[in-house]
Amino acid sequence: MAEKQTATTSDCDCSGSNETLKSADGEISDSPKPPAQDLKSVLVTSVLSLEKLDVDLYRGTHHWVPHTQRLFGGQIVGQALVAAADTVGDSLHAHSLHCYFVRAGDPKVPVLYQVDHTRDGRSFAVRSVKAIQHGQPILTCQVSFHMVQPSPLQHQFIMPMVPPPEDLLTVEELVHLYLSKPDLTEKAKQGLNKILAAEVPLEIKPVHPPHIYRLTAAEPKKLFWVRAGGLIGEGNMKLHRCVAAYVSDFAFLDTAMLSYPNYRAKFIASLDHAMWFHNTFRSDEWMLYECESPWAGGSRGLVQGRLWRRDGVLAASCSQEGVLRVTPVTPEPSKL
Ligand SMILES: CCCCCC/C=C\CCCCCCCC(=O)SCCNC(=O)CCNC(=O)[C@H](O)C(C)(C)COP(=O)(O)OP(=O)(O)OC[C@H]1O[C@@H](n2cnc3c(N)ncnc32)[C@H](O)[C@@H]1OP(=O)(O)O
Repeated sequence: MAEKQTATTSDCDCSGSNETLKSADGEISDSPKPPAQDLKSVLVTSVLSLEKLDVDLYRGTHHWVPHTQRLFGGQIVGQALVAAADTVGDSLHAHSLHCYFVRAGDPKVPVLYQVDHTRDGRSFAVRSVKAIQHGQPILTCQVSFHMVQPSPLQHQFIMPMVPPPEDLLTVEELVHLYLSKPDLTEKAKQGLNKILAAEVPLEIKPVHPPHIYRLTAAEPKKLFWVRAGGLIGEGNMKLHRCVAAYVSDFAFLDTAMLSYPNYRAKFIASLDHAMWFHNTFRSDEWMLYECESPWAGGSRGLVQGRLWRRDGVLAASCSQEGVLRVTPVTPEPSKL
């Protein structure tokens, strides 16, 4: 075994690479404003800081685990991307990844990441990553990397017009507001307190917060501002993509449930996840996550998402299918 070392893209200062903060039309953007929070993000210090055990072999540990007690898919994808990115040169940047979650991740043990060098070409390189626990794969992931190349072909959708994050409340602030309401059921209070107790390393500001007393069928669409909790810093473009992979699986699949307030999820889990990275961005700055579900059926649902920089540049696109096994609920007057 090679000497153990911390192998994470956080060690790689890509500020010298030829990828700069450019807008979709190629203009250099204003220098990014420093994030409000100045403590290093736990995503850098722990979640996405993998231990290098040997050539192409890494180990990752966990931070926040969802109430389902299976590992958070975004964490596994983010860590797989850290491992893959560590095996390519600094001039190559992930432009897409395609994953299958084949088994539930066990929060009691670390995850091993084994990287296979599928192909190294002149402009592109492809890596296959297997995430392993108890000797079996829990995730398979293909990541394709590309060198920065100019192109006259450039277009993108327009970012939806929404209030800026400064005008909106965080999930925690919303929960405190809901908790201050009279006649909350004990069950609702417990649910809200669980949200407060969860140590999710993200800050989230929903654009249309759910109404606590009124659960109506809505279009399967949602928008929220999101950024890493804590500082990541501007000099590491590779790491920002790994953080975005983490972010992109959070509160994504439940978009497919928004039209069915009379059903609750008995079993919900992402089956696959794909991402395409279009532009540079900072994941410790507010990004707008636009999520929608074009289809649900056969106990599955499809969701699609776009991560926007707040200056309107499309940073990344995501797609995911998940299993949705539901059970009917009887609506209560004061049910969250
Ligand atoms: C806007 C801001 C909002 C803020 C608030 C947001 C709040 C919270 C956000 C939380 C976000 C959490 C996001 C979580 C998303 C994820 O991370 S999901 C985790 C990643 N994905 C996975 O872990 C999936 C891994 N893959 C698998 O586990 C397997 O592939 C599979 C289980 C999907 C495969 O299924 P299957 O082939 O059926 O496996 P089995 O082993 O046979 O069965 C498993 C259990 O399912 C039961 N089952 C099987 N078939 C059926 C059926 N037809 N009907 C009903 N039930 C079925 C089977 O009996 C097993 O049950 P038990 O385990 O035995 O109970």
